[in-house]
Amino acid sequence: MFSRIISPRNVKSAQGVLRHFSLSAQRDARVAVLGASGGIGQPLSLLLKENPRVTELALYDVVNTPGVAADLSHISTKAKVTAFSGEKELKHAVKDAEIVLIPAGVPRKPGMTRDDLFNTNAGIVRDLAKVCAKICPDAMLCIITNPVNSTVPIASEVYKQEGVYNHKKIFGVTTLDVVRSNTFIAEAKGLDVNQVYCPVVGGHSGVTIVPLISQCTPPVSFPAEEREKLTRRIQNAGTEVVEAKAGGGSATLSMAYAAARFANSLMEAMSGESGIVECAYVFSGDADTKYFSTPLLLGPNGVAKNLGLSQINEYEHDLVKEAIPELESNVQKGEDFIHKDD
Ligand SMILES: NC(=O)C1=CN([C@@H]2O[C@H](COP(=O)(O)OP(=O)(O)OC[C@H]3O[C@@H](n4cnc5c(N)ncnc54)[C@H](O)[C@@H]3O)[C@@H](O)[C@H]2O)C=CC1
Ligand SMILES: O=C([O-])CC(=O)C(=O)O
Repeated sequence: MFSRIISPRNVKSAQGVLRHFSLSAQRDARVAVLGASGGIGQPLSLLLKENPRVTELALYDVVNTPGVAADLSHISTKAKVTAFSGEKELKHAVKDAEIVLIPAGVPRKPGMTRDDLFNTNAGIVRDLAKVCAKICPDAMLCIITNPVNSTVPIASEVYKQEGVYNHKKIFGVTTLDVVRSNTFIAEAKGLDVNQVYCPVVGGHSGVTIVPLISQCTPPVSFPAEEREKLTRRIQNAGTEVVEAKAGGGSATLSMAYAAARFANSLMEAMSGESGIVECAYVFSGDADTKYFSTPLLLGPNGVAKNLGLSQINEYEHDLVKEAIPELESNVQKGEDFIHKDD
């Protein structure tokens, strides 16, 4: 994994999200959002409703979807919005979905880690994944719900149990880490943020978030102390928002933006556009980093090629080393949750 190459030519999609309305290779897409009434779900659904590639937008939650859907349905864009509430309607929500985005579950409050959400969110993701595996096994499954490091292995084990597992189509959405890195680097260097792309690898919590500043486009460098400060800020950016919201939840608007961008990149790749690259947390197959976020070349069937880490410097190598034990334990915890009754 450490030696695979990512070419800067492949970072096309990573630069600026709302480029996404260039419709060179238009293909209609049916998208479902599970957890659509929440802090992320609502603005994410708004951004999807605005995306001309989306023809059908199914909103599912345990509460409030009729109101959210009625509201969105008055917007004069193409997507047909439908509402589904409660467990019994879930199968109807995901029927025919090609992309399923999951922001269902509880967010952090100050003082909590993402892993503290496991007890509530693991079961939510397991149950949603079970229905998706049965009803829309070929859809791209994009998991936003924390702890992402564990919820992606949970969904993967469910798909294995149902006999429909395809690791190329199950993603932990880590786009927000890239969005933040691009923003913070652009601010620090006085660059146009639309021209900045910094891949972020590893996982999606604390030390498992590893920005690869040495691979930034355009190239940037920082004195060691500044680089360390910037890296730790990127790793703790979620907590920065949790603390600023002071009990009101975690990042919602920036997350909606990030997920809308990731979904748009998937839609572009599904349309046959080439050179679409996004970082996401996926099954990597490596022994020490079984699930790992890396730049991925996306294609019509999900991950076309895992581009790996490419050349990383010694500082980044140490960060990856620091990430691995926590990732391993997060992955194990997720897998154990599904197999506890085996
Ligand atoms: N991957 C990432 O980068 C990020 C992940 N998150 C995570 O996203 C999740 C959602 O965050 P928010 O939207 O702020 O929370 P929220 O509490 O505002 O919304 C969650 C929504 O999920 C719904 N829900 C709960 N159980 C459900 C079920 N079984 N089926 C369907 N819907 C269900 C709730 O009714 C609610 O509408 C959290 O776990 C949070 O930690 C948040 C920010 C970034
Ligand atoms: O920090 C949180 O709990 C939400 C999240 O994942 C993020 O903002 O990156």
